[in-house]
Amino acid sequence: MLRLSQDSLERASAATVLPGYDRSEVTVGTVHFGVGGFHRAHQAMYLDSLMARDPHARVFGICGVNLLPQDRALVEAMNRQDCLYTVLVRHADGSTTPRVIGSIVRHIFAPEAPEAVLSVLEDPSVRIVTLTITEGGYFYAPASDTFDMGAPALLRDAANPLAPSTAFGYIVHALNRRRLAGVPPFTVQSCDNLHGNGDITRRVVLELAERVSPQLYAWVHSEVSFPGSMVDRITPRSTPSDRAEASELTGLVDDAPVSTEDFSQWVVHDDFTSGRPAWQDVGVQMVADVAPYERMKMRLLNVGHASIAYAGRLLGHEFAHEACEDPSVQGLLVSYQREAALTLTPIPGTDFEEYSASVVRRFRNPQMRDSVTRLTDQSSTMLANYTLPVVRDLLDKGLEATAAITIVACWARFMEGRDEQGREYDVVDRRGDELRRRAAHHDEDIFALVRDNPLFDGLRERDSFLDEYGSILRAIRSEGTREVLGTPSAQRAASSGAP
Ligand SMILES: NC(=O)c1ccc[n+]([C@@H]2O[C@H](COP(=O)([O-])OP(=O)(O)OC[C@H]3O[C@@H](n4cnc5c(N)ncnc54)[C@H](O)[C@@H]3O)[C@@H](O)[C@H]2O)c1
Ligand SMILES: O=P(O)(O)OC[C@@H](O)[C@@H](O)[C@H](O)[C@H](O)CO
Repeated sequence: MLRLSQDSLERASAATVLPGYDRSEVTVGTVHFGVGGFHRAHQAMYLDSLMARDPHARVFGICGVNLLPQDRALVEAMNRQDCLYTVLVRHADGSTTPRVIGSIVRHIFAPEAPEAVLSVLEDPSVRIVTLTITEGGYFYAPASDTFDMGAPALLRDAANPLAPSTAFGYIVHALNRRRLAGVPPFTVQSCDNLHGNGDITRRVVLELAERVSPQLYAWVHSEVSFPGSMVDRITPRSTPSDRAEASELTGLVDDAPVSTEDFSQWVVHDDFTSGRPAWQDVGVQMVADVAPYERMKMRLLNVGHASIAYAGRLLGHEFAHEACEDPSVQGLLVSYQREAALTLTPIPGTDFEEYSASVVRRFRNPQMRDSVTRLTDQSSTMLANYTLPVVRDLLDKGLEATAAITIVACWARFMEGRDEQGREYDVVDRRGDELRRRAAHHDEDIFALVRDNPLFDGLRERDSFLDEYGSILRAIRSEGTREVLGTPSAQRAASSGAP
């Protein structure tokens, strides 16, 4: 079978949706850091659609940049295929559409070619730099709203203009080169799931710029825009069976396919001082304030994922849709969504109840085969960024927080590293060793994970949190997760003592 490439595209099966434009006309105008599954299923797909209908969009072709050693294989696979890849769009009716995306035209593995990355970023034709480097990539601590500017990678990058290692090192030194050369800056847009992603990106770039020079700081402060965005499209990790399926459906070997749902949403703050593609023509919502959309999505969907992930893992479910079909787990999800909806800012034309129901439907799509482990990996970052802020907000507002606290208690039990059948699993988390050590003391201290833990700043001193957390976690450990998820909170509170 032929490999997917520019030359073999004409041999793709009739069922394959192909780029609807001449790729030789596409030039680089966007640099994206952290090309993974999501970027390729979301932003690159929107651009692919736009390029097909609007020749002006073809100057915004994407140059992908990956920074981490584990990304080498993907970059090599993409380059073997002229940066083409298949998106397998999973419809709820059970069918799958294979679509080849052509909007990425160059892909660089940065550790081997830092100068190449800097020279693309310096090129005046690059007008937008986008990021999906995961929430952990921002050196950001939400509880204290601060950045770890003492992180060795950032300290190194501040002093190393020729070979940075972080996305922010590249961005700051490239902006400096542009400033010194009299070239206007590019816009920097985060597409990661972080509440206030634009502002967080602006702050970390400014902090690093300040360490490079006061002149750079002043220039970035006055000239560079950092639009925030709410991004949404559930994109599971690719598996060998996706590769086999992509090849079967397209008739071409593809080592880098992406599997995703047919739903997609992108809400973007319209603040691009250096120009942008006409995103609005392909369904992107360009708005003046993304915060209410971000909050809705993170609180109802991402924390919703957390609600099914930890409980699902404890109950032995492998995939998100299986966990979501489990009535007790779905009960937790729905109760949680009702609590969280009360913390949201109204969005004209959006009904949070309908939105919540659509999230449940999306989670239940059996075609997606989204692994529970994708949702539990790096759970301490998710907890800090998404879940604990909801708990704090509910308690601050005097609202019921039982379901939200139940998610936190399920997470604490999950950290013990063993499901309810006694099967052990790996906890993949940058703070995993410390958190597992703490969770190992739950027998003698039900607050072992919370006590003196900065992750729980603003909660670990509050009786309203501790009483409920302690009683739910005790019950999960003694009676079992399913039993607790099926027990009305008032009953449980009455039968438990304070810590
Ligand atoms: N997968 C989804 O359903 C989805 C949906 C919406 C938003 N997102 C956002 O996109 C991010 C990436 O998701 P994905 O599915 O593409 O994951 P992925 O694992 O396929 O890709 C993540 C990319 O980020 C890079 N990365 C990770 N840590 C980094 C760091 N510290 N510095 C620089 N690069 C780093 C990886 O090397 C990889 O290139 C998520 O963390 C989330 O914020 C994902
Ligand atoms: O990617 P994370 O770790 O921020 O969160 C896990 C999932 O909730 C997330 O990837 C969703 O699938 C996505 O946000 C849907 O748009």
